[in-house]
Amino acid sequence: MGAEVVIEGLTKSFGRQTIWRDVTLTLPPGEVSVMLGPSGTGKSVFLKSMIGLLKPDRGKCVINGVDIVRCSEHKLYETRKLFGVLFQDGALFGSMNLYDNVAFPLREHTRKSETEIRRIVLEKLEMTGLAGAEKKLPGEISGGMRKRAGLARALVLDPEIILVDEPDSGLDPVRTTYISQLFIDVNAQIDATFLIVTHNINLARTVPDNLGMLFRKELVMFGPREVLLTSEEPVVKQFLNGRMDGPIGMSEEKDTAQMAAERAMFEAGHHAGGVEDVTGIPAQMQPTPGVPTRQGAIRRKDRVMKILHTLPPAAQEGIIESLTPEEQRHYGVSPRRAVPTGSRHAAAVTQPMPAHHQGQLPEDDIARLPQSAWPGRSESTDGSRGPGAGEA
Ligand SMILES: Nc1ncnc2c1ncn2[C@@H]1O[C@H](COP(=O)(O)OP(=O)(O)OP(=O)(O)O)[C@@H](O)[C@H]1O
Repeated sequence: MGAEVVIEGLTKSFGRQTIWRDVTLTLPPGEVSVMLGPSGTGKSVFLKSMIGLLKPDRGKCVINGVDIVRCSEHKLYETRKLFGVLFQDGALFGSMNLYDNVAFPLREHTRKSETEIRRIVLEKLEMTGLAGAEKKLPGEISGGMRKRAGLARALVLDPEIILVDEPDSGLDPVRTTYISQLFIDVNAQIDATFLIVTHNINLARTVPDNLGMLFRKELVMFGPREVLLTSEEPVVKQFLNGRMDGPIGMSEEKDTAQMAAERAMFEAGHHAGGVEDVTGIPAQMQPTPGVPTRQGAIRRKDRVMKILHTLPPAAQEGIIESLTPEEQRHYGVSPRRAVPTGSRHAAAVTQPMPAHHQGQLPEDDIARLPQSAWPGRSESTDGSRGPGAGEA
């Protein structure tokens, strides 16, 4: 099973420029999470901070009991071995063929024989759909193949956590869907924890178990996908619909006057971009037939059902509707009805749970936009308060 990553109060600045502050979230083991955010909000800086390539100013990032913000160089080196990273362009060595590129980490970091290396490299190339391409140079293959080769290389040291930086950059929508399918299939095969940063709305809507968003130097939300996909938060709605109408502007943030002027323009009929209002929760991508069932998805069901009563009503409804009738019976829930107070699950969540375990966070740690109440933050149907974002 992949490693859990517990991030608490993480803050990163370059000189006087704060990139983001007080980011708190948990990546549940073996689940796929996506971090969204407008350009320049520090998504890549976030990934680099997670593997210790950049040093945050404050906060913790704990993996298998090691806080990589504060640990020794030796521990950091050891903990980094848990990560596989897929950079935007695959970061392949241009003068090496795919075989040698994928073999590189094994030759650098292990004492495996060339026979053993060959077995692993061919297995990972096969896994990523590149069997037969081992002699090609990176310059001779398409962008999609380069990304798959980058993923094959990220897999050779059996990572527990896979970080992916903008997998859709430079790819057409069809190739983006293929690489998304590959992430789901690889996740099903090795049960690693995935964090993908992207702007791609399709990927965000259909791939992850959990979705988060960075904006205005804060983590706006992080939680089960259903929370963001049903959110009324203007910045989240605007981003998921790719529209001009909303708080995100050309560079990053609009001021009130600009927002009001634009609102008037859109009300007068000016096209705000985007195709139509995309709302609701589309089905999540599943492993290709023949690939094992995702263990992370099975664990997620139990985890999310335990925090269900803390989520906003629309997210609760979406989660319940995604269950099969058998699962609904198992969890004692039915559609168009929130978690019954006093039910097995309502009871389960009132049990003391270790902080950050199962993605559970104290309500004060729930990430939200400053000065903005959560939509539906009023009493939820079971009488409990708060939507439980910040929890994954
Ligand atoms: N090493 C660095 N030194 C100083 N500033 C940096 C450094 N790395 C990144 N930044 C700044 O941090 C900010 C966030 O950059 P980052 O690349 O993480 O954004 P992003 O959300 O990944 O953007 P995009 O979606 O366009 O890739 C930018 O203003 C960038 O200039």
